Amino acid sequence: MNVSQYFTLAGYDLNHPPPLVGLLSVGAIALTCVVAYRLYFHPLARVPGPVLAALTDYYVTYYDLVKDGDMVKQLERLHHRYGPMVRFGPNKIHFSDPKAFDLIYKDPRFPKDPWFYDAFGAPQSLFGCTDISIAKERASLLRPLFSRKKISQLEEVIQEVVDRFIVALSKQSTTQDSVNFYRGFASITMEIITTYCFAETYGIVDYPDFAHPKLVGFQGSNFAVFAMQHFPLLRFLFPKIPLWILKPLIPGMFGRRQFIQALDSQIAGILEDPASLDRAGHEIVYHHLLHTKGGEKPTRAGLLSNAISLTAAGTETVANACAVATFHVLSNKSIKEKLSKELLGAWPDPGISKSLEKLEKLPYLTAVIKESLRLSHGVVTPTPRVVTEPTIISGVFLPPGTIISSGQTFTHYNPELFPSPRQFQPDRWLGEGSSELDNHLVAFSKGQRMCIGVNLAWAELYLILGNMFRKVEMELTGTKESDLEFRALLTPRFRCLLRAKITSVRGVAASS
Ligand code: HEM
Repeated sequence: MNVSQYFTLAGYDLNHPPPLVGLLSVGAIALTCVVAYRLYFHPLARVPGPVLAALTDYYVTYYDLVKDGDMVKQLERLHHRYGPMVRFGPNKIHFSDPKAFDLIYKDPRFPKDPWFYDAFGAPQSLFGCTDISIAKERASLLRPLFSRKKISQLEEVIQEVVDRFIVALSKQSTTQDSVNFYRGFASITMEIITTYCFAETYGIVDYPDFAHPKLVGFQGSNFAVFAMQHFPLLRFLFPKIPLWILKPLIPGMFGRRQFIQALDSQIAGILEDPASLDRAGHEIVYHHLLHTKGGEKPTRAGLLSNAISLTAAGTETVANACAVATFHVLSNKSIKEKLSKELLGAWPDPGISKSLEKLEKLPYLTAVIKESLRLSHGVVTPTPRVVTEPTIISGVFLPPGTIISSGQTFTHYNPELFPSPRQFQPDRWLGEGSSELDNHLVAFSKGQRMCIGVNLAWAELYLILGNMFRKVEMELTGTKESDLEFRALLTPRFRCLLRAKITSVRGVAASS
């Protein structure tokens, strides 16, 4: 019996198929064609990787959302199985080889992938901009505020927040059995960013238990961004959902909105009366963003977009590096002793501030910071770039439209560059030839789209960690190395809190 006889017997008139059957048949044929194309005829068909990933981008959705930020771990498993180049989506290739990292991120022909970056809802900011020439223009406006020279001039702004952080730790040591350092570090880094960039101090560092609503709201939002990436319809629905529905679903939503409103009302005030900038107390981002020579005109939405993304980019990243440093220094006696000895020698009286310039000259503190940046990675989700013209990487032809990436964790965990890569070993940055390793510390990425806040971040790390390890004696309370396992939601989100008990604080006036 042939197929048409079968359908006739089953009661179907093939000359007049019911609409549903027709639709289903067309769907099935289209699906078969897509499957066959992606598996056998796609230009990337020969790149190794799981069949399911070659068929659908929902492979990544599953690991990002259902497995709760597990895609980086899954990429590790895939590279272990398939080698240094893996196809992990129909048109997505990930490379584990550190040489590919340089090729991808230093080459201006590979712009940021809009599918990934648009979900952050900040296309008018530098971070969210996917056009290379517009990004260059935006970066040139912001760069002067983040130069090494400007940071030295504004060092006091950072030091003042650090001093308040030490006082807050001292106060918490008398009221709490242990301090939540995960939120503590995010409090100080958020306060530094808002003070440095906008001359706005919200008292985040001084808030009880480091649980300021503006911070809590800001920290909880990356999962929602990833949901919007995978289901773009949510980008339109999300802003329309009333607050009373979102509030129980997204803890801290209210604080986040409050924070954004505070930034927005400052911007509205400055746009209405630009002369008010003279009263800011020090140079801030709006001195630069408002005074464009040609190019894009500043808008309220554009300024807000930059303000939000600067805060987001500068809060979690620096805080994570501080958390990694604190965990490893406190859990390793010999590292703690070496660091304490160096700080004590260079800084006999903790009651007098130590300048950034002097802290930068301390080799062991520098090595601790480098190792903390290496193991906190900066960004852990591989940041995607688009191939815009036919290209060959690692011997494989990549057609335009291919999405390429190489996660920072893959360079930082490379055992040939960093033997025993998962171990915290500051000494690896001190031996002969170790300066060559600097090239493989990619926490700030590389190329034109690398971190614009790199100098500010280094200054914060020296001042926060230098002051804290010189002035505060503490011990971990129950935090284990496995607690630093992370969910990859752009930045690493540690699965557990870092808690420590403070036993004494030096160099803080009793009345503070
Ligand atoms: C330890 C601290 C930090 C690390 C490890 C870090 C890391 C990174 C990385 C890896 C990128 C590239 C992301 C991508 O390719 O999409 C980036 C971009 C960026 N970072 Fe940072 N960052 C840090 C601190 C800061 C601070 C303090 C600021 C605030 C000024 C900042 C502002 C930015 C901005 C605006 C971008 C976007 C640049 C562009 O797209 O051209 N970051 N950062």
